[in-house]
Amino acid sequence: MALLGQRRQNRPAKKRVLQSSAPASGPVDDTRVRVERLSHDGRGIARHADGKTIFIDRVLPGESVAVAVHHSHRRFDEAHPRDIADPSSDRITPVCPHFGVCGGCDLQHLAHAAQRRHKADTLGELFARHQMTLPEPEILDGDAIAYRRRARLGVRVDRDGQVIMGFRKRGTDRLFAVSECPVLVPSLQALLAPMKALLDTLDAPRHVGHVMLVASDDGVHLTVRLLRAVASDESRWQAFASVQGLHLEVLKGREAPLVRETVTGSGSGHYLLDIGVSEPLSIGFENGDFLQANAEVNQAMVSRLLAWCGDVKGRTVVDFFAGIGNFSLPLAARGARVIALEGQAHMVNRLSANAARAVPDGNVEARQADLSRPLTHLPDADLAVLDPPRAGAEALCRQLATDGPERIVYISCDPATLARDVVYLMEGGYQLQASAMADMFPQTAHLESMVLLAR
Ligand SMILES: C[S@@+](CC[C@H](N)C(=O)[O-])C[C@H]1O[C@@H](n2cnc3c(N)ncnc32)[C@H](O)[C@@H]1O
Repeated sequence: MALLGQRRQNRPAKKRVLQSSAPASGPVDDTRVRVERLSHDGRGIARHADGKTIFIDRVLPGESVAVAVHHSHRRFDEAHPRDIADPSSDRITPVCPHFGVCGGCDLQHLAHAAQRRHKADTLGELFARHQMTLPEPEILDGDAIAYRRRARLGVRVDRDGQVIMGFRKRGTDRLFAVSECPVLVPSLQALLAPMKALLDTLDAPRHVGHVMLVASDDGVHLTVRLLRAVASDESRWQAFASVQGLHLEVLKGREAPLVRETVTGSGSGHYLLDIGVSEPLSIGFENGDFLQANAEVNQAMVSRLLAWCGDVKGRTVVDFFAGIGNFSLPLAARGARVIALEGQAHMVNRLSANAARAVPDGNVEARQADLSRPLTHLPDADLAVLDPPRAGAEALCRQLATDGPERIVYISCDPATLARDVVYLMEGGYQLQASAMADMFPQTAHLESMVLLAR
């Protein structure tokens, strides 16, 4: 019998598996159930003998599972697996010792190729539910582990005075101590142990709220949130940043506005995008700006966008939800006139500064706009690019359905809201031309997707 939670990557698990990483917290249901399929959030779906649906963590289709129900609802139960017979041939041993406890990853027990298949199928199914046929998605892929370039770790001191630095436990807002995180890029993984050792030496670790790490093309940026400034500890952070070669910022205070201080290095960073011309494009960011979490897959999305858009020279593109210009600037560098709309003033300013520096001949106009409501004036354009947050872009898509340009590229981090919004666009006369599934968050059920629509 094999125990999950031990480190061995990409090896099929042995015959019978005891799920020990999350203790059963509910009444034990001794009847075995057969897992029918995976839900969109990565849980196994099975049925009790009376037909009631059960969602089960960390199981795979075809597996026969004894379950412990931890939450019972009127129409479905939620359960942990107690014992798995006939493990799926797609089952592998999770790469992280925290799998099952950590709220971050939910698919580490599934081979990466099968994760991608599941996500591409999920995308197609969500469209099929709305009677739409999605063109076969192209898979945009990168490394299965060591891909994540940003992380925020909470810090607290427990009742025994022990410092906990970590992520939230699955399904709770409680922190657990993270000793390693294999999905982080190596430069961030390497900082976890020394950062914890530093926290253990501080005079007042309880005044540290969290730490943020971002790995970019100019090194690692560390931001420390200090609820109260303690001079001796600030010196320790500074010495730590110097030894580790980090850019360090501190954010001080309990309530907004927080005081931001650059302690060592630069308060702003940049990442590079290859846009198919000789020089890569440099996109500047600061702490608090939105940054796509996976550099490799982000590059693949930018390249896919440019390929779908074709020759944009002299064309007008509206980039909705533009952030700091991740899509606006490559399009501008290819000769488009870009109108970039974004809700956060600090990112609008950053986008303008990025455009002035990186695309000096470009024609980029960045404006602040609240895109959760219909715009009083939809800019005239040849092409629209949308990359909304998880809530999607319902109001905007209703408006684009009647007054939108010839082509639209919709990039989404929630396929359910994407499918909902595409219904409006198709009712307005658009047709699906191409799709892509971008595996931005391997080892999790989250997926990024892109669709190209044309009138
Ligand atoms: C998924 S991010 C994409 C940013 C950018 N396209 C990129 O690739 O880095 C979504 C962006 O939408 C912005 N946003 C969220 N809600 C908004 C709203 N109601 N109106 C305008 N922008 C909004 C966020 O600030 C964020 O920059």
